[in-house]
Amino acid sequence: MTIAKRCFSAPGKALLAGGYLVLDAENSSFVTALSARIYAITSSQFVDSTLPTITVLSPQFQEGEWSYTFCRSPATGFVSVPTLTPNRRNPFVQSAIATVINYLSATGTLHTAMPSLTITILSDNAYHSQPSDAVPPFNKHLLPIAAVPKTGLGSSAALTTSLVAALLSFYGSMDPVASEYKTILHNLAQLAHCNAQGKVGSGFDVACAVFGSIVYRRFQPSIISSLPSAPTSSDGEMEASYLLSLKNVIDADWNVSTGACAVPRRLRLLMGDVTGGSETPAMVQMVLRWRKDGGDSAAAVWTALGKANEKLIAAMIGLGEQAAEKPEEYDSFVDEILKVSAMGIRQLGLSNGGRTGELFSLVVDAIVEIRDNLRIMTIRSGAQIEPVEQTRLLDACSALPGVLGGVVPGAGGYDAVCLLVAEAAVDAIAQHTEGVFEKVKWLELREEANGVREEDVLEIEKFL
Ligand SMILES: Nc1ncnc2c1ncn2[C@@H]1O[C@H](COP(=O)(O)OP(=O)(O)O)[C@@H](O)[C@H]1O
Ligand SMILES: C[C@@](O)(CCOP(=O)(O)OP(=O)(O)O)CC(=O)O
Repeated sequence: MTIAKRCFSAPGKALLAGGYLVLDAENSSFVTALSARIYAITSSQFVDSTLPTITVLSPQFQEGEWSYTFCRSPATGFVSVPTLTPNRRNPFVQSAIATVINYLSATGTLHTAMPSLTITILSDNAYHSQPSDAVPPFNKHLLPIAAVPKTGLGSSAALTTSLVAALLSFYGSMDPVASEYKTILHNLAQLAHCNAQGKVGSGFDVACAVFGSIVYRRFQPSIISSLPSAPTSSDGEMEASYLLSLKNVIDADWNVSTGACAVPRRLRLLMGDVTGGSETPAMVQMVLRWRKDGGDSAAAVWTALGKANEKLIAAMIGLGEQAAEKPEEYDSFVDEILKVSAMGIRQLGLSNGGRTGELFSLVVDAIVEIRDNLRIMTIRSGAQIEPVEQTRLLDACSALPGVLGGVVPGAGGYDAVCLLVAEAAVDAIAQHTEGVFEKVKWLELREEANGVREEDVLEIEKFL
């Protein structure tokens, strides 16, 4: 019997506000989902086998094939997932499979007769550096995945989320993208992602892959760190206790905030790739050391940055409401901002009166305050969050008509810049290619607020 193919996809991310502060559960961050997605397509022939296999194919990369089998303890239900391709490692794939299968076993929803499954992964070109602009969709690389330079959109989070969704739908017979199952999907993807990374991060990238553009507040790290590691030798007591803890952790209320917050219509996120690259973990270490040792002055900057982040979030939510509720006022203001720079937009907003104008000037102010505080953190912590080269570029961008402002997304550094602009100003912005603009390449990416979703398999497979 052939089982119908299904395809699930999850988006990449840009953390516009909340870098570093989002590591504390009390702070809100604003993370936008991007149009770049990773797709997981399931296909299977039902063969009732005692030794089922899961094969994950990633045909865009050399050696992109990882196979696993299942060994299920009849006594406890614990499932180990030994690899059948021992010379290749993909910790995210292995962790997603082991986490989902054991959760389904722990909840009694894993069928005893398991069919083998093949999952094909496709990732949009924006996730990896491409040799030229004219490559076909889902371009193939001549190297293994780990050797292809990444662009920093959160490929592992999107991969893990789409895989977890595909596995839940296939082996758990649930609709993982239905709102009632999204929290389970989120918790499983966070756990699998943390285990594969070997650390508990803030989880903003996985939350965005699941829920899309959101205001994110994290879970307590102890939710994940308190879970014992999966047993590696067959010890019935440890297996039973692991499964019970796994079920309890996934079904618990993690108390994450994931309220929707998108870029309002007629505005656009413009992402610029800046040749360079930064090491997030090293920067996080420097910032957290400064925060810990920096006493009241560090705390004051941390608090001021948190307030500026909140201000941006509130203004973005407010603008979204204005765009829907006062469309005429909103549209006529957007027409005006096409002619002026960030500071001009601020002035216009204050003098023009009206709630829309006020909100636009708040957005400009908030971005200025965020950048001011990030620059202080840069100097005091020594981590190159907004280095001078990026300051010059962001200042030059903010002086162009139709630009509300720009930030270094996420941990900052030499990776990228992210501008908030009027949609109609994009072409004119891209005309600037000299001086500080020489180093920036504006990406085809845009914000797309959706998180994980099911796709039409035929639409995706036509590119294969
Ligand atoms: N298209 C893909 N196919 C298979 N594995 C992938 C794919 N994209 C990402 N991965 C997995 O995620 C890893 C990259 O994760 P990581 O270094 O954390 O980068 P990122 O910051 O983009 O998440 C890859 O080495 C691979 O294990
Ligand atoms: C510092 C952080 O708060 C944000 C880092 O954001 P990036 O978008 O820079 O992340 P990577 O893709 O992992 O490099 C760390 C965190 O929240 O985990």
